[in-house]
Amino acid sequence: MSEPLLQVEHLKKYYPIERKWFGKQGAVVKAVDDISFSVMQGETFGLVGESGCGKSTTGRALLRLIEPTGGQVRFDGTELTALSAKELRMKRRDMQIVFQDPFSSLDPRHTVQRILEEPLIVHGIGDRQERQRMIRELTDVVGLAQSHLQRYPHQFSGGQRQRIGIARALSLRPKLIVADEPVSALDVSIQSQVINLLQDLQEEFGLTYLFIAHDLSVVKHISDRIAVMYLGRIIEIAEKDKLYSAPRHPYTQALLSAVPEPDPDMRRARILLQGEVPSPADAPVGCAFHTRCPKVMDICRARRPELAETGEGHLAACHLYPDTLQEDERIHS
Ligand SMILES: Nc1ncnc2c1ncn2[C@@H]1O[C@H](COP(=O)(O)OP(=O)(O)OP(=O)(O)O)[C@@H](O)[C@H]1O
Repeated sequence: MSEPLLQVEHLKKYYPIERKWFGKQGAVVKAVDDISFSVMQGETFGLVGESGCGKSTTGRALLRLIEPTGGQVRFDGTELTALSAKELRMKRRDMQIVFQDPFSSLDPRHTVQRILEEPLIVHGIGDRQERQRMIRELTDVVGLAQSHLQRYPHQFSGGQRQRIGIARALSLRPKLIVADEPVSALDVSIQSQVINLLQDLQEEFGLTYLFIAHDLSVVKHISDRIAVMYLGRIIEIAEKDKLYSAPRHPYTQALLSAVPEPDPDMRRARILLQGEVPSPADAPVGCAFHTRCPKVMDICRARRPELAETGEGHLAACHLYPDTLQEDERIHS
């Protein structure tokens, strides 16, 4: 784990809001609002936050499955945002996505055989015989039986369907997999099986993961580093152990307090956040979290804190840590 495989800089995705009678012209939903992070080769980078904070949009925009509004994405030495559609198609081999709901992402009219063969055909890989061999190998590595190949998606359980989704993502031997809530739709008993499978595959194929989840307990096991998102922005990034043992941002502290902890000595007092997440179409001025923050200060209502180092490799966007103020702001505060 040394070089970044993926570098995301100032990524933005804004959606225009349709103007109603007296609506503000030019109003936008800031689904992803200027976020930056890197994912190292071989790393699992967790991206966590409540529903609607922009996790899926981030995953899709960086792969250019949707077009970003702004920012740069450098993947394996190539600037993705500068590629033509054709160049992007070629690059897609190296970066795949696994979706939350494998049922809606697998064509119900096709057998597993066809689902797994399609990406190979699209990318002109092997002849028919060679593709058959590759598909047999793929079914083995994800723990499906050869007899499953002639069946249709609806004939499988949720966990098995996710194995098919993972096999499809793996078929092109990608370097990066964006796993967008890959276990959220599964029973808890099945979740750990799928997470273990992803870990085994990472080791076997040297994969790098961007692992998206809405709660911190799911990413705890699998991630090396974790970024926490709130209202379209990253508010904290740290190595997993640091994030769990010494969370900096009051929002991360609240999320962590909701994670069930079997060890009574490690249990945290539950921090209940007041109010709802504001709309990304009308984010509060200053720190977007100030309307719900139990530690809110005057400055939080006026100035937005930048994501800055609060310790080695531990970044937080919070005025509790003075380094997050700009140089000139510090002088006057
Ligand atoms: N096509 C779209 N048009 C307008 N707004 C959108 C569109 N897609 C997403 N949004 C809005 O952008 C915000 C971020 O959505 P996104 O799906 O990325 O969040 P998320 O964190 O992945 O949530 P979830 O876990 O519920 O999928 C939400 O407010 C959502 O309503």
